[in-house]
Amino acid sequence: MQISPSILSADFANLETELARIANADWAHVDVMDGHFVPNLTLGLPIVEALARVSPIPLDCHLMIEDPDRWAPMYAEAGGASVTFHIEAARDPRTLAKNLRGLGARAGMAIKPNTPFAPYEDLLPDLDMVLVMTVEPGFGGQSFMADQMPKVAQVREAVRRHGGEIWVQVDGGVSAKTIEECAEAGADVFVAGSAVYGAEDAAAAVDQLRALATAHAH
Ligand SMILES: O=C(CO)[C@@H](O)[C@H](O)COP(=O)(O)O
Repeated sequence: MQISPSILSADFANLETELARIANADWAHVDVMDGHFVPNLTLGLPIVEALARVSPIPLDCHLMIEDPDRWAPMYAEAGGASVTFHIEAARDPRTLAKNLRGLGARAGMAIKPNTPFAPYEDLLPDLDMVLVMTVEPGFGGQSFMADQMPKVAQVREAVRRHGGEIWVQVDGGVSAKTIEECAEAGADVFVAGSAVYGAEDAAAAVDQLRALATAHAH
């Protein structure tokens, strides 16, 4: 059970300090938004390069951008240990995933709430992670979409059939109130922004989330 706090809820004026607050987490989730794929604009390659230099934990880059076939490999080169592209934006997801792995990154595929998983199941051999969005991508602090839990269970079942180590990540509205149902449905990597950075003690929030997820593991 791994926790990946989203820096979207961190203080962008003090990112090095904010990363130090979550040094006990497994990953730092970096939300890259381009203002086109989603109606919000956050950060890009130079910031990811800078974060990779100072982060005590590996970067889990979630690319909410158009043309990931072109851009995603550059995020692997910039220091993203895990790079996740959106299937809705990718032209050739299989080649893209292979390229990411070739650069030494874990390859992730993200799915928006209205996108079904089944048409993309055959991509699993080339993936290290499937991210099931539990909000519409674009902003932190939104309400958790419990209606995505059947999709999490569907992905988990497909991963079980396929074998190998493919993680199932959830992102959006994950908190102490919602993480248990995510874990029960089959998620094993949990992105949490406001639930971690909104807490006075972010490290304690990470530990609490991990403990809750572990207690309710699929
Ligand atoms: O990718 C996104 C939003 O698009 C997420 O990473 C959110 O930033 C998570 O924030 P909370 O919902 O946990 O506040």
